[in-house]
Amino acid sequence: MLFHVEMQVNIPHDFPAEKADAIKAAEKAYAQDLQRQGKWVHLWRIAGRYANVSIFDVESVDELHTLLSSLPLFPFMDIKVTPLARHPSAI
Ligand SMILES: O=C(O)C[C@H]1C=CC(=O)O1
Repeated sequence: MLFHVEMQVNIPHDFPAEKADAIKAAEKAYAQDLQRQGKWVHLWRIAGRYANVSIFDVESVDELHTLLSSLPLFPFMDIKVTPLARHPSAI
């Protein structure tokens, strides 16, 4: 199952920089592991925002929720999920 996921990151300005850097490093390792597994198939920065557009390929909505809620940055994210169906004109 394919999902379009938009993640907006909102780290409070008064959050300690060292803690933020550690969370971002953990997030990068987690994201790259999921990409190597083929579950996080696209990851694009939205220009001008601390946000991304991603495509996930997972077995179920429950699996997607587990992956997203395990993101180290999850407590600082607003996430919008859109399920994708095959377009009839796609080749
Ligand atoms: O930077 C982001 O968009 C947030 C998050 C998603 C992957 C990653 O490494 O960080």
